[in-house]
Amino acid sequence: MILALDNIHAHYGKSHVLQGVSFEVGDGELVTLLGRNGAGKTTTLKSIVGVVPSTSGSIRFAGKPVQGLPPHVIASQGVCLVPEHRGIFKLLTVEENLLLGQRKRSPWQLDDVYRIFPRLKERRTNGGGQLSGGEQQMLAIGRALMNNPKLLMLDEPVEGLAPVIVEEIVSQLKTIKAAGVAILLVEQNLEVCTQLADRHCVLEQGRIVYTADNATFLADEEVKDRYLGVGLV
Ligand SMILES: Nc1ncnc2c1ncn2[C@@H]1O[C@H](COP(=O)(O)OP(=O)(O)OP(=O)(O)O)[C@@H](O)[C@H]1O
Repeated sequence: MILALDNIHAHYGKSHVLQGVSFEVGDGELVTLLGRNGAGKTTTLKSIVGVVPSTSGSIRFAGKPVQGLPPHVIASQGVCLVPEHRGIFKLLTVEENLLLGQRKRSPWQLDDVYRIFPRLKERRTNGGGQLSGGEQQMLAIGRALMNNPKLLMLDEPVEGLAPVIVEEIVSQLKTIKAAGVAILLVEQNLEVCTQLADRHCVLEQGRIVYTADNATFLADEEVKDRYLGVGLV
C-alpha cells in the first residue's frame, strides 16, 4: 500500500470541506478521485501533500504517518502533486524547468523524460511561457517525474486540451504507470479515467461514497448518473 487515508477531515475557515475521507492507493496502482464540482477532490490532494492541513484522521505514505509534516518533507518521501495550474516557470526554458525537479538518485533523468515526452525534447530551449497548454502539462508531469515520485498525483491534467493531445497524455501516463509509479488522478473526463484506472473512488460532499474497480464502474450506469451527472459516451 503506497497511500492510505483514514477518516480525513479538513476545513477552510468555518467550512467543513472534507468530512471523513478514507481510501487507499496500492503500489503501482492508478486510482481516480471522481466527483462533482466542489466535492473536495482538489482539497483531498492538497491535504495529502500537507498544503491544506487535515484537522483529524490519518494519512500514511508507504506505511509511515505523514499527516502534520511540512509539505517539503512529505514531497521528499516521494509524493508529487501536479496542480491544476501546472506551476511552470514561464521565463525559464523547458530544460531549466525540468532540471529544477532533478534528483541525483532518481531513475528519471532528462533523457528518460525526453523519451516519454519527445515534444519536450524538441522544445527544450523554448521558454515555458511559449508552450501550448498540452506541452505545459507534459512539462509539469516531466518535472514531477524528475523528483522520483512513488506516487504521482494529477489534478485535471487534460482539462481544456485538444483530443489529439489528450490521447498523447493518456499514452504517456500508461508508460509512467507501467514503470511502476502509482498514480492518483483527479479528472472530469471519464473516458480518460476509464482508459487508465484500476479503480475509482467517488467523492460527494467531502466523503467517499463509492469505490469500484474499473470493470464494475464501467458497467454501473447508475453511479455515473447519481454522483457524476454524466453518462459515458
Ligand atoms: N481556498 C479556499 N477557501 C475557501 N473555500 C474553498 C477554498 N478552496 C476550495 N474551497 C471550497 O471547498 C469546497 C471543495 O473544493 P475543491 O476545490 O476541493 O473541490 P473539487 O472537488 O476539486 O471541485 P472542482 O472540480 O470545482 O475543483 C468547495 O465548496 C470550494 O468552494
